[in-house]
Amino acid sequence: MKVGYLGPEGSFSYGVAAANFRQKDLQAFHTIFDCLEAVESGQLTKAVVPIENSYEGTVHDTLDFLYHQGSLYVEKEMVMPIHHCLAVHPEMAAQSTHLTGIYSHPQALSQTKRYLHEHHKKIPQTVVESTAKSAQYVALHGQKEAVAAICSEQAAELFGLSIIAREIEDSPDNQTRFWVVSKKKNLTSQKDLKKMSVCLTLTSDHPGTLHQSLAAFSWRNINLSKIESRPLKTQLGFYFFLLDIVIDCPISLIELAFEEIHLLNGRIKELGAYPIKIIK
Ligand SMILES: O=C(O)C(=O)C[C@]1(C(=O)O)C=C[C@@H](O)C=C1
Repeated sequence: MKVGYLGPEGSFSYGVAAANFRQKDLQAFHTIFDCLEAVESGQLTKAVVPIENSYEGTVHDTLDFLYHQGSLYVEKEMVMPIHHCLAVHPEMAAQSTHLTGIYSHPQALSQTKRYLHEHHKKIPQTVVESTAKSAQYVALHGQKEAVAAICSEQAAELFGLSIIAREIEDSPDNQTRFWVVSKKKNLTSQKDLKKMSVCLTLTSDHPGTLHQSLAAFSWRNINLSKIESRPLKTQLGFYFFLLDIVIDCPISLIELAFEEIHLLNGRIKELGAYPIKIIK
């Protein structure tokens, strides 16, 4: 088995992958897209990818791939607390009040926006592929340039950096949902499945179309825990909707709602039904 994740080692995605799979099965990729494409092409059995952060919302690279390119299924969700630190090269630790640049993944820069505004307002920020990549960059270049990385404490340790600030995330309850995706539909028994995610596309646009589709869930007493629109990437004003459905009824009832939506000319793309694991 081969399981892909957004690398290098020390990324949050790596932390989740390592908590679920054997070290020898893990393979690092440069981007979420590369990771998902490798599952799609059969080069990987599975991938562990972030899907949503509690503070910054949906990870669009993941959702867009699964809707537009993928024929992949979600087989498991994992929720992990995300704590960021600010780390520098050990030889720069004494000069850390004179930083010339801060590197990180866009999600991490966004999750620490307020902290950066208050403490490092004028320091230029540079986006890199992952938080661990920023730690790797600082380890390689941080001796000459007074640059810092926003990454996990584990990544800082792994790359031999000195931590100059801990838990710098703006929200104390910062958490990210990760999905394990594969080409196979989940075979887990229904009693373990907690949620189902689907993408809804409306093929006609008249007053009440979305309302009628959502009514297919509400009159069956099926609870939705999330609805979000994303551009269809065709023209301005055209969207698909991500729906997260709580599985507290037989799946056959949810499938009846899908049938009703089809009769209303709505299209449902199933992303999968999955159990949820909370990582402490
Ligand atoms: O950069 C990493 O370490 C990742 O695993 C990516 C990622 C993300 O895309 O959301 C994962 C968790 C955190 O929310 C920040 C970054």
